[in-house]
Amino acid sequence: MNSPFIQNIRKDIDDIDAQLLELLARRMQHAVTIGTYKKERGLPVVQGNRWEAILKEAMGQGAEKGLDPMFVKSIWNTIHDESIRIQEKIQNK
Ligand SMILES: C=C(O[C@@H]1C=C(C(=O)O)C=C[C@H]1O)C(=O)O
Repeated sequence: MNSPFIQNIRKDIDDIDAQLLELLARRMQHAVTIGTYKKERGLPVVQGNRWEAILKEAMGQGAEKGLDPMFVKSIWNTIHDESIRIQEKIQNK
């Protein structure tokens, strides 16, 4: 299980995971910024139309890259849930 072949692939997987974490952290920083903006102006956290457009786009783009749309939907909904959780925490401060 420790052949150079597998080691190589695992190195790439580790790099990809690090990039995913970096991007998720960046995305959630935007949730903090936009959540603060919304709180200051009394705007609702959840924006259904915007979210539906993001999800549709991601599922379509994912399918073009060979990803199962249900897999993409599940990940994106988890990301949205966290974005909402962060913004609601700001609302309730
Ligand atoms: C970030 C926003 O707030 C919510 C979270 C979204 C997201 O994480 O992509 C999108 C729409 C909203 O439901 C926004 O309004 O753009």
